[in-house]
Amino acid sequence: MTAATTEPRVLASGTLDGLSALVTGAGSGIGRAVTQRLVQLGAHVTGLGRHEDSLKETGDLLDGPGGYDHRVCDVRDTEAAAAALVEVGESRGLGLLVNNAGGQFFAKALDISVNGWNSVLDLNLTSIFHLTKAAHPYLARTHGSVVNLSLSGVERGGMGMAHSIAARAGVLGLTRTLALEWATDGIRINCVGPGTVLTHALNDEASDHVLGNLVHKATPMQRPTPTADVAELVAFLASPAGALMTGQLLQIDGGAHLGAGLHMLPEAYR
Ligand SMILES: CCCCCCCCCCC/C=C/C(=O)SCCNC(=O)CCNC(=O)[C@H](O)C(C)(C)COP(=O)(O)OP(=O)(O)OC[C@H]1O[C@@H](n2cnc3c(N)ncnc32)[C@H](O)[C@@H]1OP(=O)(O)O
Ligand SMILES: NC(=O)C1=CN([C@@H]2O[C@H](COP(=O)(O)OP(=O)(O)OC[C@H]3O[C@@H](n4cnc5c(N)ncnc54)[C@H](OP(=O)(O)O)[C@@H]3O)[C@@H](O)[C@H]2O)C=CC1
Repeated sequence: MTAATTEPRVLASGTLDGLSALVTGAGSGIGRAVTQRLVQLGAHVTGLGRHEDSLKETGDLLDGPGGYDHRVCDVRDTEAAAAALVEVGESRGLGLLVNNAGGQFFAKALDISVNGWNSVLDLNLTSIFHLTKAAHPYLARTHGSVVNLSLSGVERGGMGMAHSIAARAGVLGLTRTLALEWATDGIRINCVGPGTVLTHALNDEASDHVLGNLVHKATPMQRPTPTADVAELVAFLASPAGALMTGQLLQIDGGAHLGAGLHMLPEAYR
């Protein structure tokens, strides 16, 4: 197994001083880690999610010079989510939108109903389009950016994830299109594609065998992606160091997209 880096933090304190950010799905996993890192670097984050208790818990865990507040909201309710964003934009401006809320159930394409398809497309594609569009006027004022949480191997496919991969491929197309359309407004937009991240949500879905053995097999660097690594990359993209990066898919996955990522292994679904 390759050596794990224990300290992925490379950005200097104060790097994001004064940045106003909105992070969807801030109450757990990657969204919580991103929120923690942005606040450590000086940003003020508004976290969105459906459950007040987990959003509050994120707030309790924060340490750093930035600020945090939260709004309870389902991003699939596109009007409510846009209204929450506008409230943030009008009150303190907006320099970063992190579209992180997402997920799916794992099922073969033949077992996905119309309603199942629509649920996953609404969550992982449609909500992102509407929220990002609502952010445009505020991001144009700050020359801000958008980071969309995608998936390692999104350009290759994945078993049991026809709905989710289709949605995220759509987000990649949207990302590249908006990178072109909004470049002259000074707005950047990128995708980050993590490999397997051992969050509670994935632990609930996949067996101990899958997570304990197959992640290593599926990943050339033989280890999962820590949430802190994803958070540092998001912060980098939001920082002045990322000022010329737009329309990118950055896969942070130990090379999983080059080999057989976990969601490309048939044995993961047995
Ligand atoms: C099992 C093997 C696992 C191997 C894993 C390898 C993969 C590794 C790579 C992983 C990369 C990605 C990781 C992650 O994303 S981690 C986060 C994981 N957690 C989640 O994704 C949870 C998020 N899910 C949800 O929020 C909801 O499930 C969702 C929004 C997707 C749907 O919510 P909704 O409230 O709309 O759902 P309903 O219950 O109303 O159902 C809507 C329709 O969907 C059908 N459905 C639901 N579950 C299934 C299922 N398991 N199989 C088939 N169909 C399903 C449901 O029946 C409804 O349709 P109908 O009305 O027609 O019945
Ligand atoms: N874990 C992994 O291996 C990988 C994950 N990803 C993607 O990264 C993102 C984060 O994943 P991860 O942290 O693991 O997942 P989690 O399930 O831990 O986090 C998802 C967060 O999104 C929130 N959320 C879900 N649905 C909605 C909704 N409709 N409206 C508002 N908030 C919502 C959840 O909070 P609440 O339930 O309170 O609303 C939760 O806090 C997802 O898009 C995921 O698909 C990509 C690659 C790999």
